[in-house]
Amino acid sequence: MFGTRDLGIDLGTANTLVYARGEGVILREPSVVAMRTDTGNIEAVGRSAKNMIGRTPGNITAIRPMKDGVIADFDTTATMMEYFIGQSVKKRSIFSRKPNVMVCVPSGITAVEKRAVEDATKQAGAREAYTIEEPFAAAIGADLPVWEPTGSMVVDIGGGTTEVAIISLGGIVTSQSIRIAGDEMDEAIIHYIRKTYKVMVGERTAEAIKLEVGAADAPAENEDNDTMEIRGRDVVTGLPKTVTITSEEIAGCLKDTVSTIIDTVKSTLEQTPPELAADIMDRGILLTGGGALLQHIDRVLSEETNMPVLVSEEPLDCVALGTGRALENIHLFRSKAGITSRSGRNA
Ligand SMILES: Nc1ncnc2c1ncn2[C@@H]1O[C@H](COP(=O)(O)OP(=O)(O)OP(=O)(O)O)[C@@H](O)[C@H]1O
Repeated sequence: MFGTRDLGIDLGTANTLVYARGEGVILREPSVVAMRTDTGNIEAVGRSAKNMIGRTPGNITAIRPMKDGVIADFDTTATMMEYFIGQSVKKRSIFSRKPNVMVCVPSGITAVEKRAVEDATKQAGAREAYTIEEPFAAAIGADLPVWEPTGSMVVDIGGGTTEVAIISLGGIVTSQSIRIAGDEMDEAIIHYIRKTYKVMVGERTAEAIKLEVGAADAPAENEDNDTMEIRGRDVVTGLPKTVTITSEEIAGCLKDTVSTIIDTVKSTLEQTPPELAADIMDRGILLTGGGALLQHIDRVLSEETNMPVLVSEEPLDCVALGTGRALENIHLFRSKAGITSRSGRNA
């Protein structure tokens, strides 16, 4: 029933990754579509569309169709997925069948939101659409012992959502999903630079600042306070202006977002049965998602929870890897961890 072209998709707010059965992660593209406003035609999808954000002429708009981990624009999401599936499926034969596709969804998603993902997946060309909860996929991707009677804790900080989950015996024991993650950090940076320097920067620049000098905590005495020169538009004169910002400043402006994430981890730990909490104390909390790469996030989380914190090996690939592995072992997963399917034939 399952063939070599079946795909696992991490349909993220910031990035979409595709895992092909037997091959691993074969596509990593930003979840962005550039469209002509007059004709509705697609101009670009993925990386080339992301490069257009904030730089489009009046008749082209660059859209991020996913927001806060869920579909904000159904048709554009389906078009984007169709493009990515088309890129991923090897056209070995014109008679070959459509792929089965497993897509990960945030654990806090509503039934309506989940249904939209399944429908978009089928509209994009899937034979059968499955969904798997994101933190469970992340745990599989990070090789955590998800089937054992032992507690594993995953904190997945993405673009739109942060997912915190405790997993044991093939299921999610307790989880929390908040719609606060990398995008909020970018917004906080935009806000800070406008307020402090009276300079406007776009979301792409804000993200670049976060990647280069962003940190969850101010540098310690023995660490460098990195600096970065940034260009934006002076809100008073309207002219381009260059300012230099430091890692310490960015750590300050990311404080609220980081605190919200830490509070969510703490409150999930409070809801964790004591035996599982003891397991997590021994083995530590696993950080995944692009936000896990924020400098010092592991240190701050560890200090605040008194738990060991580890960053997964490939934080950006972890969910896609787990989604693909779940699809390869669908017989093990069928009734577990909120995996549901909708057959294209019943649609
Ligand atoms: N080195 C880094 N430091 C800080 N943040 C980073 C770094 N690299 C990537 N990110 C951020 O990680 C986020 C993307 O992560 P990821 O691809 O895991 O999210 P996603 O799966 O698309 O989103 P979601 O899971 O919310 O739907 C973006 O906000 C990006 O700016």
